[in-house]
Amino acid sequence: MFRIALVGIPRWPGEITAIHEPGRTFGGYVDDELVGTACAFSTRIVVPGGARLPHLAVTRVGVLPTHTRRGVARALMNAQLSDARQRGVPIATLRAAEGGIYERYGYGVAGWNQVVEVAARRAAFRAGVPLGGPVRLARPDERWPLQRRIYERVDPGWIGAISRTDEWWATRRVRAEEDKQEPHVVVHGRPGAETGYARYHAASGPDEPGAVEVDDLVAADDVTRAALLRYLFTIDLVDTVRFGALALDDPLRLMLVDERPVRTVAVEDEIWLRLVDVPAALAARSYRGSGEIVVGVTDPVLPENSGSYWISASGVKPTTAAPHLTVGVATLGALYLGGTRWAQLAAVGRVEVAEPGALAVADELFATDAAPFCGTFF
Ligand SMILES: CC(=O)SCCNC(=O)CCNC(=O)[C@H](O)C(C)(C)COP(=O)(O)OP(=O)(O)OC[C@H]1O[C@@H](n2cnc3c(N)ncnc32)[C@H](O)[C@@H]1OP(=O)(O)O
Repeated sequence: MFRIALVGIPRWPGEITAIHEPGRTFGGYVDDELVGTACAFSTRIVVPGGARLPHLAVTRVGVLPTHTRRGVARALMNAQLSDARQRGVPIATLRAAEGGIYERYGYGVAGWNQVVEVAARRAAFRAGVPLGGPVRLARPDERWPLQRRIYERVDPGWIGAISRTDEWWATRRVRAEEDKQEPHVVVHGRPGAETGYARYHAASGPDEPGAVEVDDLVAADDVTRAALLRYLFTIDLVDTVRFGALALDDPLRLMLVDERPVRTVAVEDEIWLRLVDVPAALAARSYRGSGEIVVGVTDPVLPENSGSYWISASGVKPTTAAPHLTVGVATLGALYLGGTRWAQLAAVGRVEVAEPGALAVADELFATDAAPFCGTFF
Protein backbone atom coordinates (compact mmCIF):
# COMPACT_ATOMS: atom_id res chain seq x y z
CA MET A 1 0.00 0.00 0.00
CA PHE A 2 2.79 2.43 0.91
CA ARG A 3 4.41 1.80 -2.49
CA ILE A 4 1.25 3.04 -4.17
CA ALA A 5 1.11 6.11 -1.91
CA LEU A 6 4.77 7.10 -2.32
CA VAL A 7 5.29 6.75 -6.04
CA GLY A 8 8.71 5.41 -7.02
CA ILE A 9 9.46 3.03 -4.12
CA PRO A 10 10.63 -0.31 -5.55
CA ARG A 11 8.83 -3.54 -4.66
CA TRP A 12 10.11 -5.10 -1.42
CA PRO A 13 11.76 -8.42 -2.38
CA GLY A 14 11.41 -10.32 0.91
CA GLU A 15 9.12 -10.77 3.88
CA ILE A 16 7.65 -7.36 4.72
CA THR A 17 7.70 -8.26 8.43
CA ALA A 18 11.51 -8.07 8.38
CA ILE A 19 11.35 -4.31 8.03
CA HIS A 20 8.43 -3.55 10.35
CA GLU A 21 8.88 -3.42 14.10
CA PRO A 22 6.03 -5.31 15.78
CA GLY A 23 3.42 -2.95 17.21
CA ARG A 24 4.73 0.15 15.46
CA THR A 25 2.61 0.11 12.31
CA PHE A 26 -0.66 2.01 12.29
CA GLY A 27 -3.22 1.36 9.57
CA GLY A 28 -5.93 3.76 8.43
CA TYR A 29 -9.10 1.99 7.31
CA VAL A 30 -12.14 3.17 5.36
CA ASP A 31 -14.94 0.57 5.15
CA ASP A 32 -12.48 -2.18 6.16
CA GLU A 33 -10.10 -1.23 3.33
CA LEU A 34 -6.52 -0.35 4.30
CA VAL A 35 -5.92 3.12 2.83
CA GLY A 36 -3.12 4.59 4.95
CA THR A 37 -0.11 3.74 7.11
CA ALA A 38 2.21 5.40 9.61
CA CYS A 39 5.14 3.31 10.85
CA ALA A 40 8.15 3.78 13.12
CA PHE A 41 11.35 2.31 14.51
CA SER A 42 11.98 2.51 18.27
CA THR A 43 15.46 3.91 18.82
CA ARG A 44 17.33 6.31 21.08
CA ILE A 45 18.38 9.88 20.27
CA VAL A 46 21.26 11.90 21.70
CA VAL A 47 20.17 15.27 23.12
CA PRO A 48 22.29 18.24 24.30
CA GLY A 49 24.25 17.16 27.35
CA GLY A 50 24.65 13.62 25.99
CA ALA A 51 21.56 11.84 27.36
CA ARG A 52 20.14 9.15 25.07
CA LEU A 53 16.35 9.28 25.15
CA PRO A 54 13.75 6.84 23.85
CA HIS A 55 12.87 8.04 20.38
CA LEU A 56 10.33 7.20 17.71
CA ALA A 57 11.80 7.30 14.18
CA VAL A 58 8.62 7.91 12.19
CA THR A 59 8.56 6.60 8.63
CA ARG A 60 6.35 5.21 5.83
CA VAL A 61 3.52 7.68 6.26
CA GLY A 62 1.30 7.28 3.22
CA VAL A 63 -2.31 7.41 2.08
CA LEU A 64 -3.69 5.90 -1.13
CA PRO A 65 -4.19 8.57 -3.83
CA THR A 66 -7.89 7.64 -3.88
CA HIS A 67 -8.26 8.65 -0.22
CA THR A 68 -6.06 11.71 0.32
CA ARG A 69 -7.21 15.04 1.80
CA ARG A 70 -9.93 13.65 3.98
CA GLY A 71 -8.08 13.39 7.27
CA VAL A 72 -6.55 9.87 7.11
CA ALA A 73 -2.96 11.04 7.65
CA ARG A 74 -4.06 13.35 10.44
CA ALA A 75 -5.82 10.49 12.26
CA LEU A 76 -2.75 8.25 11.84
CA MET A 77 -0.25 10.87 13.01
CA ASN A 78 -2.35 11.80 16.02
CA ALA A 79 -2.86 8.14 17.01
CA GLN A 80 0.87 7.48 16.65
CA LEU A 81 1.77 10.46 18.86
CA SER A 82 -0.77 9.53 21.57
CA ASP A 83 0.54 5.97 21.57
CA ALA A 84 4.15 7.15 21.90
CA ARG A 85 3.21 9.45 24.76
CA GLN A 86 1.45 6.61 26.59
CA ARG A 87 4.50 4.41 26.16
CA GLY A 88 6.77 7.06 27.66
CA VAL A 89 8.61 8.06 24.46
CA PRO A 90 9.45 11.77 24.81
CA ILE A 91 10.70 12.54 21.27
CA ALA A 92 9.72 11.61 17.71
CA THR A 93 11.54 12.63 14.55
CA LEU A 94 10.99 12.07 10.85
CA ARG A 95 12.37 12.90 7.41
CA ALA A 96 9.79 14.81 5.42
CA ALA A 97 8.98 14.01 1.79
CA GLU A 98 7.59 17.55 1.49
CA GLY A 99 8.18 20.56 3.71
CA GLY A 100 4.56 21.64 4.03
CA ILE A 101 3.08 18.63 5.78
CA TYR A 102 4.36 18.02 9.30
CA GLU A 103 4.39 21.30 11.21
CA ARG A 104 0.64 20.96 11.78
CA TYR A 105 1.34 17.79 13.78
CA GLY A 106 3.89 19.59 15.95
CA TYR A 107 7.13 18.75 14.11
CA GLY A 108 9.72 21.49 13.59
CA VAL A 109 13.01 21.46 11.64
CA ALA A 110 15.69 20.92 14.28
CA GLY A 111 18.63 19.96 12.07
CA TRP A 112 19.93 20.13 8.51
CA ASN A 113 22.46 18.23 6.46
CA GLN A 114 24.55 19.30 3.51
CA VAL A 115 25.23 17.41 0.30
CA VAL A 116 28.92 17.91 -0.47
CA GLU A 117 30.98 17.21 -3.57
CA VAL A 118 34.76 17.02 -3.42
CA ALA A 119 37.00 17.26 -6.47
CA ALA A 120 39.09 14.42 -5.12
CA ARG A 121 42.26 14.88 -7.16
CA ARG A 122 42.60 18.46 -5.92
CA ALA A 123 41.96 17.61 -2.27
CA ALA A 124 45.31 17.91 -0.47
CA PHE A 125 45.31 17.49 3.31
CA ARG A 126 47.00 19.98 5.62
CA ALA A 127 50.18 18.87 7.35
CA GLY A 128 48.51 18.65 10.77
CA VAL A 129 45.72 16.30 9.68
CA PRO A 130 46.30 12.77 11.05
CA LEU A 131 47.45 10.11 8.60
CA GLY A 132 45.34 7.43 10.25
CA GLY A 133 46.08 3.73 10.31
CA PRO A 134 45.63 1.23 7.49
CA VAL A 135 42.19 0.66 5.98
CA ARG A 136 40.78 -2.50 4.44
CA LEU A 137 37.80 -3.38 2.28
CA ALA A 138 35.16 -5.55 3.94
CA ARG A 139 34.43 -8.87 2.22
CA PRO A 140 30.92 -9.02 0.72
CA ASP A 141 29.83 -11.65 3.27
CA GLU A 142 30.93 -9.55 6.28
CA ARG A 143 29.90 -6.15 4.90
CA TRP A 144 26.59 -5.73 6.74
CA PRO A 145 27.27 -7.42 10.07
CA LEU A 146 30.55 -5.51 10.26
CA GLN A 147 28.95 -2.11 9.63
CA ARG A 148 26.43 -2.82 12.34
CA ARG A 149 29.06 -4.00 14.82
CA ILE A 150 31.16 -0.90 14.21
CA TYR A 151 28.18 1.46 14.46
CA GLU A 152 27.20 -0.10 17.78
CA ARG A 153 30.75 -0.01 19.10
CA VAL A 154 31.27 3.63 18.06
CA ASP A 155 27.79 4.41 19.45
CA PRO A 156 27.72 7.94 17.94
CA GLY A 157 27.29 10.57 20.62
CA TRP A 158 26.82 13.73 18.57
CA ILE A 159 23.64 15.72 19.14
CA GLY A 160 20.89 14.20 17.01
CA ALA A 161 22.53 10.79 16.49
CA ILE A 162 20.21 7.79 16.83
CA SER A 163 20.63 4.07 17.40
CA ARG A 164 19.71 1.71 14.55
CA THR A 165 17.36 -1.26 14.86
CA ASP A 166 17.20 -4.71 13.20
CA GLU A 167 14.44 -3.47 10.91
CA TRP A 168 16.43 -0.38 9.95
CA TRP A 169 19.49 -2.46 9.01
CA ALA A 170 17.32 -4.93 7.07
CA THR A 171 15.82 -2.07 5.05
CA ARG A 172 19.19 -0.44 4.30
CA ARG A 173 20.82 -3.70 3.33
CA VAL A 174 18.21 -4.75 0.80
CA ARG A 175 17.92 -1.29 -0.72
CA ALA A 176 21.70 -0.89 -1.04
CA GLU A 177 22.31 -4.40 -2.42
CA GLU A 178 19.52 -4.17 -5.00
CA ASP A 179 21.06 -0.98 -6.39
CA LYS A 180 22.70 -1.38 -9.80
CA GLN A 181 25.97 -0.28 -8.25
CA GLU A 182 27.44 -2.58 -5.64
CA PRO A 183 28.13 -0.98 -2.26
CA HIS A 184 31.69 -1.11 -0.92
CA VAL A 185 32.63 -0.79 2.71
CA VAL A 186 36.06 0.48 3.72
CA VAL A 187 37.00 -0.09 7.33
CA HIS A 188 39.57 1.45 9.69
CA GLY A 189 41.08 -0.27 12.71
CA ARG A 190 42.37 -3.70 13.65
CA PRO A 191 40.04 -6.65 12.97
CA GLY A 192 37.83 -6.99 16.01
CA ALA A 193 38.60 -3.45 17.15
CA GLU A 194 37.50 -1.42 14.11
CA THR A 195 36.93 2.27 14.73
CA GLY A 196 34.91 3.34 11.70
CA TYR A 197 33.80 2.70 8.15
CA ALA A 198 32.58 4.40 5.00
CA ARG A 199 30.05 2.79 2.65
CA TYR A 200 30.12 4.04 -0.91
CA HIS A 201 29.10 3.06 -4.42
CA ALA A 202 29.85 4.23 -7.94
CA ALA A 203 27.47 7.00 -9.04
CA SER A 204 25.17 5.61 -11.67
CA GLY A 205 24.36 8.60 -13.89
CA PRO A 206 25.68 8.29 -17.49
CA ASP A 207 27.19 11.75 -17.17
CA GLU A 208 29.04 10.83 -13.98
CA PRO A 209 32.00 8.64 -14.86
CA GLY A 210 34.53 8.81 -12.08
CA ALA A 211 32.10 9.74 -9.31
CA VAL A 212 31.36 7.84 -6.11
CA GLU A 213 28.66 8.50 -3.54
CA VAL A 214 29.25 8.01 0.17
CA ASP A 215 26.09 6.79 1.88
CA ASP A 216 27.36 6.26 5.40
CA LEU A 217 30.43 7.54 7.22
CA VAL A 218 30.99 6.56 10.84
CA ALA A 219 34.18 7.31 12.75
CA ALA A 220 34.99 7.01 16.43
CA ASP A 221 37.64 9.76 16.28
CA ASP A 222 39.48 12.25 14.06
CA VAL A 223 42.23 9.77 13.16
CA THR A 224 39.71 7.29 11.80
CA ARG A 225 37.85 9.95 9.91
CA ALA A 226 41.01 11.29 8.29
CA ALA A 227 42.06 7.77 7.26
CA LEU A 228 38.69 7.07 5.61
CA LEU A 229 38.69 10.41 3.79
CA ARG A 230 42.26 9.90 2.56
CA TYR A 231 41.19 6.54 1.14
CA LEU A 232 38.11 7.98 -0.60
CA PHE A 233 40.06 10.85 -2.17
CA THR A 234 42.76 8.62 -3.65
CA ILE A 235 40.76 5.88 -5.39
CA ASP A 236 42.09 5.58 -8.93
CA LEU A 237 39.81 7.00 -11.66
CA VAL A 238 37.62 8.79 -9.11
CA ASP A 239 37.34 12.52 -9.76
CA THR A 240 34.35 13.33 -7.55
CA VAL A 241 33.39 12.06 -4.11
CA ARG A 242 29.84 13.03 -3.19
CA PHE A 243 28.69 12.85 0.44
CA GLY A 244 24.92 12.48 0.62
CA ALA A 245 24.68 13.91 4.12
CA LEU A 246 27.25 15.70 6.27
CA ALA A 247 26.66 17.91 9.31
CA LEU A 248 26.47 21.63 8.55
CA ASP A 249 29.60 22.21 10.65
CA ASP A 250 31.51 19.22 9.28
CA PRO A 251 35.27 20.06 9.36
CA LEU A 252 36.06 18.59 5.92
CA ARG A 253 36.88 21.98 4.37
CA LEU A 254 39.18 22.88 7.23
CA MET A 255 41.24 19.72 6.69
CA LEU A 256 42.39 20.77 3.21
CA VAL A 257 45.17 23.10 2.03
CA ASP A 258 42.75 24.59 -0.50
CA GLU A 259 39.06 24.59 0.46
CA ARG A 260 37.73 25.12 -3.05
CA PRO A 261 37.63 21.49 -4.13
CA VAL A 262 34.85 21.16 -1.51
CA ARG A 263 31.48 22.35 -2.72
CA THR A 264 28.16 22.28 -0.85
CA VAL A 265 25.65 21.46 -3.56
CA ALA A 266 22.56 21.45 -1.32
CA VAL A 267 21.45 22.10 2.23
CA GLU A 268 18.46 19.96 3.23
CA ASP A 269 16.21 19.83 6.25
CA GLU A 270 17.10 16.59 7.99
CA ILE A 271 15.68 16.26 11.53
CA TRP A 272 11.99 17.13 11.90
CA LEU A 273 11.54 16.89 15.66
CA ARG A 274 8.38 16.51 17.74
CA LEU A 275 8.43 16.83 21.52
CA VAL A 276 5.96 14.12 22.52
CA ASP A 277 6.44 14.68 26.25
CA VAL A 278 7.50 18.31 26.66
CA PRO A 279 8.37 18.30 30.40
CA ALA A 280 10.31 15.02 30.15
CA ALA A 281 12.24 16.11 27.05
CA LEU A 282 13.02 19.58 28.42
CA ALA A 283 14.26 18.08 31.70
CA ALA A 284 16.49 15.55 29.90
CA ARG A 285 18.74 18.01 28.06
CA SER A 286 21.37 20.30 29.55
CA TYR A 287 21.35 24.13 29.61
CA ARG A 288 24.07 26.76 29.82
CA GLY A 289 24.68 29.92 31.80
CA SER A 290 23.16 31.37 34.94
CA GLY A 291 19.93 32.73 33.44
CA GLU A 292 16.39 31.48 33.90
CA ILE A 293 13.23 31.88 31.85
CA VAL A 294 9.61 30.83 31.81
CA VAL A 295 8.53 29.38 28.47
CA GLY A 296 4.87 28.94 27.57
CA VAL A 297 4.02 26.06 25.22
CA THR A 298 0.85 25.41 23.22
CA ASP A 299 0.12 21.95 21.84
CA PRO A 300 -3.36 21.36 20.43
CA VAL A 301 -2.57 17.74 19.40
CA LEU A 302 -1.24 16.63 22.83
CA PRO A 303 -2.84 19.22 25.16
CA GLU A 304 -1.15 17.70 28.23
CA ASN A 305 2.05 19.40 26.96
CA SER A 306 0.48 22.86 27.03
CA GLY A 307 1.58 24.99 29.98
CA SER A 308 4.46 27.02 31.34
CA TYR A 309 7.92 25.68 32.15
CA TRP A 310 10.61 27.30 34.26
CA ILE A 311 13.99 26.54 32.65
CA SER A 312 17.49 27.07 34.05
CA ALA A 313 20.81 25.20 34.06
CA SER A 314 19.78 23.65 37.37
CA GLY A 315 16.64 22.06 35.98
CA VAL A 316 13.17 22.40 34.46
CA LYS A 317 9.81 22.39 36.22
CA PRO A 318 6.22 23.27 35.39
CA THR A 319 5.13 26.63 36.79
CA THR A 320 2.08 28.84 37.00
CA ALA A 321 4.21 31.97 36.47
CA ALA A 322 3.48 34.10 33.40
CA PRO A 323 5.71 33.10 30.47
CA HIS A 324 8.44 35.40 29.17
CA LEU A 325 8.33 33.63 25.80
CA THR A 326 5.54 31.51 24.29
CA VAL A 327 5.88 29.07 21.40
CA GLY A 328 3.91 26.37 19.63
CA VAL A 329 5.25 22.87 20.21
CA ALA A 330 6.64 22.68 16.62
CA THR A 331 8.75 25.79 17.25
CA LEU A 332 10.01 24.35 20.53
CA GLY A 333 10.93 21.20 18.58
CA ALA A 334 12.95 23.34 16.16
CA LEU A 335 14.81 24.94 19.08
CA TYR A 336 15.31 21.86 21.22
CA LEU A 337 18.63 20.57 19.81
CA GLY A 338 20.19 24.04 19.69
CA GLY A 339 20.38 24.26 15.88
CA THR A 340 18.26 27.42 15.66
CA ARG A 341 18.30 30.49 17.90
CA TRP A 342 15.28 31.86 19.74
CA ALA A 343 16.06 35.38 18.49
CA GLN A 344 15.95 34.18 14.87
CA LEU A 345 12.55 32.57 15.29
CA ALA A 346 11.24 35.57 17.22
CA ALA A 347 12.32 37.79 14.32
CA VAL A 348 10.04 35.83 11.98
CA GLY A 349 7.08 35.85 14.34
CA ARG A 350 7.36 32.30 15.67
CA VAL A 351 7.94 33.33 19.32
CA GLU A 352 5.50 35.45 21.31
CA VAL A 353 7.74 37.74 23.33
CA ALA A 354 6.42 39.21 26.62
CA GLU A 355 9.88 40.04 27.98
CA PRO A 356 12.37 41.04 25.22
CA GLY A 357 15.44 40.42 27.44
CA ALA A 358 14.40 36.77 27.73
CA LEU A 359 15.45 36.02 24.15
CA ALA A 360 19.16 36.41 24.89
CA VAL A 361 18.77 34.36 28.09
CA ALA A 362 16.96 31.60 26.16
CA ASP A 363 19.66 31.59 23.49
CA GLU A 364 22.38 31.16 26.08
CA LEU A 365 20.46 28.41 27.88
CA PHE A 366 19.79 26.42 24.70
CA ALA A 367 23.22 26.99 23.05
CA THR A 368 25.32 23.95 22.09
CA ASP A 369 28.81 23.39 20.64
CA ALA A 370 27.82 21.55 17.49
CA ALA A 371 25.16 21.71 14.80
CA PRO A 372 22.60 18.95 15.33
CA PHE A 373 22.91 16.14 12.79
CA CYS A 374 21.60 12.61 12.62
CA GLY A 375 23.25 10.91 9.64
CA THR A 376 20.77 8.03 9.67
CA PHE A 377 18.10 8.15 7.00
CA PHE A 378 14.82 6.34 7.68
C1 LIG B 1 7.74 10.68 7.22
C2 LIG B 1 7.38 10.18 5.87
O1 LIG B 1 6.96 9.06 5.76
S1 LIG B 1 7.56 11.17 4.51
C3 LIG B 1 6.51 10.42 3.25
C4 LIG B 1 5.17 11.05 3.23
N1 LIG B 1 4.35 10.36 2.27
C5 LIG B 1 4.15 10.80 1.01
O2 LIG B 1 4.62 11.84 0.61
C6 LIG B 1 3.34 9.87 0.13
C7 LIG B 1 2.40 10.64 -0.77
N2 LIG B 1 1.45 11.42 -0.03
C8 LIG B 1 0.54 10.87 0.80
O3 LIG B 1 0.50 9.66 1.02
C9 LIG B 1 -0.47 11.79 1.46
O4 LIG B 1 -0.75 12.84 0.60
C10 LIG B 1 -0.01 12.38 2.82
C11 LIG B 1 0.38 11.25 3.78
C12 LIG B 1 1.20 13.28 2.65
C13 LIG B 1 -1.16 13.20 3.41
O5 LIG B 1 -2.23 12.34 3.62
P1 LIG B 1 -3.75 12.90 3.68
O6 LIG B 1 -4.57 11.79 4.24
O7 LIG B 1 -4.11 13.47 2.38
O8 LIG B 1 -3.62 14.06 4.72
P2 LIG B 1 -4.84 14.67 5.54
O9 LIG B 1 -6.07 14.62 4.70
O10 LIG B 1 -4.91 14.03 6.88
O11 LIG B 1 -4.36 16.13 5.65
C14 LIG B 1 -4.00 16.73 6.85
C15 LIG B 1 -3.55 18.12 6.52
O12 LIG B 1 -2.32 18.05 5.79
C16 LIG B 1 -2.45 18.80 4.57
N3 LIG B 1 -1.62 18.13 3.58
C17 LIG B 1 -1.72 16.87 3.22
N4 LIG B 1 -0.78 16.59 2.30
C18 LIG B 1 -0.10 17.70 2.08
C19 LIG B 1 0.98 18.04 1.24
N5 LIG B 1 1.53 17.13 0.43
N6 LIG B 1 1.46 19.30 1.29
C20 LIG B 1 0.89 20.21 2.11
N7 LIG B 1 -0.15 19.94 2.93
C21 LIG B 1 -0.63 18.71 2.91
C22 LIG B 1 -3.91 18.79 4.26
O13 LIG B 1 -4.25 19.84 3.41
C23 LIG B 1 -4.52 18.92 5.63
O14 LIG B 1 -4.43 20.28 6.01
P3 LIG B 1 -5.37 20.93 7.13
O15 LIG B 1 -4.98 20.31 8.42
O16 LIG B 1 -5.03 22.37 7.05
O17 LIG B 1 -6.75 20.57 6.72
